[in-house]
Amino acid sequence: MTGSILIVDDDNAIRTVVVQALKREGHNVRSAATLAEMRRELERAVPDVLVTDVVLPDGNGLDIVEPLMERLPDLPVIVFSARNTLTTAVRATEVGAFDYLPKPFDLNALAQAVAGALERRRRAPAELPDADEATASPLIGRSPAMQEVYRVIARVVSNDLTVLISGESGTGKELVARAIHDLGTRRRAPFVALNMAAIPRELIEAELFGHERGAFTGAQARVAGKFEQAEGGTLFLDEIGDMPMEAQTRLLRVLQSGEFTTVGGARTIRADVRIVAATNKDLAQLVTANQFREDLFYRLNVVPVSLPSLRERRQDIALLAHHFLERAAEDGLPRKQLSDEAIAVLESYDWPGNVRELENLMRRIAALSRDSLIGAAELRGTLGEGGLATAQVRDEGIEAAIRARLARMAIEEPDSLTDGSLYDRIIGEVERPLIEAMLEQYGGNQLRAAQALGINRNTLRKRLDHLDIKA
Ligand SMILES: Nc1ncnc2c1ncn2[C@@H]1O[C@H](COP(=O)(O)OP(=O)(O)OP(=O)(O)O)[C@@H](O)[C@H]1O
Repeated sequence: MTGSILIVDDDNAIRTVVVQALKREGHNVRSAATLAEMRRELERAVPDVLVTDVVLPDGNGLDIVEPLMERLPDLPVIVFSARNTLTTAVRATEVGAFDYLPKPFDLNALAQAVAGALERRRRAPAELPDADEATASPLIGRSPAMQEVYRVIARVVSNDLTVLISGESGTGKELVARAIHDLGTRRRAPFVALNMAAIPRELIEAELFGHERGAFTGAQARVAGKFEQAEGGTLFLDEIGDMPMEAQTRLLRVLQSGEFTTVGGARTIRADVRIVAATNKDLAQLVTANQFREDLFYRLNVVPVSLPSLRERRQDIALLAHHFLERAAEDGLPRKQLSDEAIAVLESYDWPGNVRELENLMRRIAALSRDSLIGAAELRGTLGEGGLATAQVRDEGIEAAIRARLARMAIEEPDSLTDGSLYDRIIGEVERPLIEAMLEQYGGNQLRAAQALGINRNTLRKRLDHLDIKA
């Protein structure tokens, strides 16, 4: 299908290329370089599709789209922008744009968007949420992979379609689920999360659907489940791949009928809840292995969002690192900066724990580093390292190293300070650097190291074997 297209962009090169490409597709194309020119062209003749940039010399393209939509509700507008943030993508959708393309874009993607716009030319635009509260961008990243994520989010905030987010641990699945809720029409109602991997399997159904008094041993009162708590809002089902089969069957029934029954009760309750599910497993593979219901998979996978691992979007690492250092400073930790070499170290690391690992590292650095400019050597010493660092024990002494370790645990794994494992962990971590430091001090002489430590030489040998220290 071909039609008349108006292209607005102040960049001559882009405008020329886009005009040529769309003419090749058989469209009738006009162009404008400013808002004023766009208005003049629109007065002359209303096109079938308007394609506009956001930042124009005499104003913001989005500001004109909103009033335009009121006047010409059937005109599909495609917005493209180099301001590749979630906020721009969502705002473009909110003001009524038909599609949003982050710059730089592929000409095929534009041709496809134009074809889609022409096809849906006569459809009324969907009802959209207010623009006022949707300005903060919770997700950081400008890589093409993240822009694709923003596009999908922008498409689902104004409807109730079920979303399935997949991605490795720490890639931001919960953050995306929250963004969909916070930017969407249900944002004034609750966002309720349940992690299937974090609760005993036999309690999952009661957690989801609630239970009546006496439904099982220990059920002393009626308890509302997550479906009821999320009424009118969003229910985030994390690690959905770990959901037991029976709970899967019940969930499927809710998705089909919009109703559920509490555990141990005849009570049927209507569920007005949007479902966003997440998984770090390959759900399709679980379906093949008969561990996940195929029909439920299709019910959940209406809009798939695939989050890239951090090593697949290395160009975002510096941006994220600065963001986390800034956040740490806002939380009262000392303000730190990274040297160019330090950023290069971060960019070459593989980040098995993804954004969460980067966030933890930046907080640790902010809390513990003595310099305000972090260098590459310091980062290398900290990356991927879990326990007490030998170098730190040697440089600062055991007491300072233990205090630093405790501070780090308080930030990264606060439970470990109270779960009864502390003595064994810290002693285990201290023993290695302690023995290594003593051996180093006495030039590898085990007898003198053992004397300094005040232990028998045979005990030292056993510990060396146990800790696999080559002496
Ligand atoms: N794009 C991003 N911008 C800013 N912060 C992010 C981004 N992605 C993740 N984070 C931060 O990283 C941490 C981990 O994110 P989140 O909990 O959403 O990951 P997840 O994929 O749900 O992890 P898991 O599978 O382990 O539950 C959070 O503190 C989150 O705020």
